[in-house]
Amino acid sequence: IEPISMAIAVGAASIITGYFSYCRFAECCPEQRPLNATALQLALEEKLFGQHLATEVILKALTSFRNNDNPKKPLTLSLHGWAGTGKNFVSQIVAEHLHAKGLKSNFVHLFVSTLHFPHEQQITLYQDQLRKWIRGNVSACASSVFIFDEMDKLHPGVIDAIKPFLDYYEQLDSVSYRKAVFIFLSNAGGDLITQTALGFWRAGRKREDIQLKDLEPVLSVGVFNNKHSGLWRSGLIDKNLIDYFIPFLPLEYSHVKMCVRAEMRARGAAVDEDVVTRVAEEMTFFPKDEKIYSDRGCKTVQSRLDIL
Ligand SMILES: Nc1ncnc2c1ncn2[C@@H]1O[C@H](COP(=O)(O)OP(=O)(O)OP(=O)(O)O)[C@@H](O)[C@H]1O
Repeated sequence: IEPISMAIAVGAASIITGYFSYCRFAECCPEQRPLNATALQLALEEKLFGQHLATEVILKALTSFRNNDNPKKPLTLSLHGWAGTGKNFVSQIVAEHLHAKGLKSNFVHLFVSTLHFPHEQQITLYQDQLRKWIRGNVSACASSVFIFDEMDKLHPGVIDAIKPFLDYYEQLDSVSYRKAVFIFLSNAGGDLITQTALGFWRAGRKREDIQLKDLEPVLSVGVFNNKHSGLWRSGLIDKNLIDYFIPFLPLEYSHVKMCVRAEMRARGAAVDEDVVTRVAEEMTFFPKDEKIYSDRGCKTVQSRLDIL
């Protein structure tokens, strides 16, 4: 081999080696990292209780998005449901499967409405900040993940600032947003989901028979018409820029028990069924007559376990 080719080969090899050893210590943006769909499926099936629709849709949506080398738009998921049903929990699982450090990754960004966008008078400022923040982060890492929690507390119109980023543009000001993932979390639509779940229960039908088509259209229309959804009359819905509306069903007594057991195992304790029952019985259930669904889902399980 002639000396110049040799030098180029050695140089290239050391750049590649340097890059990989650098990425062992610092976090690198995983442009081409494929999604381990089997691991994601396992995590959802093992850890997320009572949410057959969310499990199925999230798995399908992420797998097809990540298997596509040339998506036409970023992936946008809107998660809806009662408090404590697993929306933040699932976002954490998804984040961990897209970026190894999960919510702690430099490429996963969590916005909380009441913390980051509290004042109604500053909507224009928030919109500017949001656009700059997203543009900067997607420029640094195309596969960035943005999670917007408490969408129902977001002032109407704020989110429309990012509409162009969610659209089918190849590039905007030299930045492509097509590989990014946007996840919206909201309690809005929780009542509609409960009504449907209750309808199935009262008709003696299985919870698992509820299909996405029973809920998704109701949800998108309900959220669009709800002034307190963060997506009220939003161009994101109008222009079909939200890929999936994902319903989180209200959790039943048996699911609360599963959460207690999971929490005990996570603490390294043996599962004590007496304690599991005591914690589950401390929770309150609705509707008033039937008492089927936990009104806080699994949210207070950890603190109740602490005081037993
Ligand atoms: N479906 C579920 N399966 C397993 N664990 C769950 C589920 N739902 C909730 N949990 C447990 O309860 C905790 C609180 O739930 P989470 O924060 O995901 O609720 P949320 O739906 O985001 O509620 P909110 O709308 O009030 O923000 C989770 O960290 C998890 O431990």
